[in-house]
Amino acid sequence: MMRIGQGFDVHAFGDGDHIMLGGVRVPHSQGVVAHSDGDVAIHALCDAIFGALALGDIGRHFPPSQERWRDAESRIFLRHAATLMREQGYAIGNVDITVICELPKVGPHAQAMRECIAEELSCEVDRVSVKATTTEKLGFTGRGEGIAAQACVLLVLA
Ligand SMILES: Nc1ccn([C@@H]2O[C@H](COP(=O)(O)O)[C@@H](O)[C@H]2O)c(=O)n1
Ligand SMILES: C[C@@]1(CO)OP(=O)(O)OP(=O)(O)OC[C@H]1O
Repeated sequence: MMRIGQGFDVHAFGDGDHIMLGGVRVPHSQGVVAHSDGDVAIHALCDAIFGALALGDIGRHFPPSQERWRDAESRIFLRHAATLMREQGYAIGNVDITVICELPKVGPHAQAMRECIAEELSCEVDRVSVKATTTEKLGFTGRGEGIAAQACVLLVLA
């Protein structure tokens, strides 16, 4: 049997000089406003995995009300999602992530993001896709107010 999941996340830009994307530090003229490190790609992917397993969402597993997750590295959220996936007898079929922002340019960092995500999921890099798009200057991403990501995952029996 296979299970499919999708996730979506948004964070506003704020003070700072970099953002975390797919576990990779990406230089930018701003940071993001978040309880954790605000990695939208990983948050969307965690929600996709939790969704595929019907285990709720990232806020249920890592409540923003808990101080222990302040400034947390989102990689640890993904590591936990992968552990739950394995406990239920599943492995990654494939992952497809789209990051939505005008800037920063994601393309130059996509390979490093794929490698980081594959490492946390214990899967081959060619099972992980990272893409990016602008919204042609439209909407909150178009105005440079924030960044969004969506993720799809297919889980297969291990
Ligand atoms: N933050 C981004 C946005 C886009 N890209 C790359 O540019 C291509 C064209 O984007 P459009 O929104 O104009 O279609 C897109 O396919 C990505 O390859 C990017 O790297 N980072
Ligand atoms: C990741 C968590 C951790 O407390 O907080 P944020 O970094 O604010 O990110 P969000 O995408 O709002 O997900 C909710 C939380 O689980």
